[in-house]
Amino acid sequence: MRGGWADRQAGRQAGRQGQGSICSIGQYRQEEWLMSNRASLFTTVFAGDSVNLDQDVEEDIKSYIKRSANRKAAVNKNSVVCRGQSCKLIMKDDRNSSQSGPLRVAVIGASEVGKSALTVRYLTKRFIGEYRSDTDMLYKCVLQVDGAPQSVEIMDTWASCDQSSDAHLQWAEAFVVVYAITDKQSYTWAANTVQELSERRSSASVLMLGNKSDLGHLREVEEVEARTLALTHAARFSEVSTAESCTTVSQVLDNFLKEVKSQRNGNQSGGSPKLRKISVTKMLGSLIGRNSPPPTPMTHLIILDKEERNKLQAPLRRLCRPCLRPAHSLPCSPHTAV
Ligand SMILES: Nc1nc2c(ncn2[C@@H]2O[C@H](COP(=O)(O)OP(=O)(O)OP(=O)(O)O)[C@@H](O)[C@H]2O)c(=O)[nH]1
Repeated sequence: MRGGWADRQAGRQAGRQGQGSICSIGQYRQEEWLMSNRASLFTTVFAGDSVNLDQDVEEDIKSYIKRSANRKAAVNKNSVVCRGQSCKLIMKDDRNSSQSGPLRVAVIGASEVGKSALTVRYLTKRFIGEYRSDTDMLYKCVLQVDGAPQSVEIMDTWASCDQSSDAHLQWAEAFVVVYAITDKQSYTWAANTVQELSERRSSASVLMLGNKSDLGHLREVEEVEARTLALTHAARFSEVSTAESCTTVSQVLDNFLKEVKSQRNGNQSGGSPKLRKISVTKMLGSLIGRNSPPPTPMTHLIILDKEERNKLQAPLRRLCRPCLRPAHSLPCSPHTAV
């Protein structure tokens, strides 16, 4: 198994000292990314066509920010020109204005733990055994969350994609950290990642999922150990079998999205940040589905056009509209892939 996220972070950080975390931005269009420098956090939104950021441009932006004695002025001016390309700067405090956008959830975990199976199970209610897995997949959809339609983006990440994990960390506001109960190493990976998230993204919502619970006879990770670890880091926890139970997967993820949404709303209305201590009773109640709403069906899939998809690091998985199976792994002829 490859090293954990934390290891990869350390490697990358050593490799680009002083560059901040902006290096992935060029691959995205009209997307918001956090750019960290010593003084502050900025959200950089690129207007118009995509900007291929290289290190020089990154330095241009940094020095522009540095030169701006009055950062408010920079915000009011609302733009900065970097090598002829126009970028829009928004101060950290203005980030709430972008919080009406989609809920962004990254599904992360070691290889072969069932991230793709889980994501597709949740979105389509189907279990599909084998997936092409050589890239991240981004699903954009509208789901019923807490009784109302909510735009949601779910990134099914590719465990081996070393280049993108820092980007995932910045991109998502919520994380589903998956391990397989039959694979101790995948649990170690997940445990390190949950710890790292609690340090680097303490306001993010985290759900730790032990998948493949149908393989109890091959169990290598005790439920109580994982549950305790999750509690320590104020993460939600559940064991599921993506293969066997669609209902459990739906309930757990529905409840999680509901919490993510209410946390966002709480933050927007000036509420207190996420509580680090949670009620075990409440958590258990939500996990066993008491008072939880029935699973909510996917209502709509938004497909990016080819050009936009090429600009995303994570292309949308193509789904066959009539049966909602991923078209690349199951060509549903005569259905037409959308
Ligand atoms: N028994 C069992 N097998 C599962 C379950 N979920 C997924 N699998 C199987 O586990 C294997 C890996 O599933 P994937 O969804 O491709 O795993 P992944 O984490 O996306 O893998 P990468 O793309 O390599 O990161 C596949 O053979 C799935 O059929 C489950 O709940 N139970």
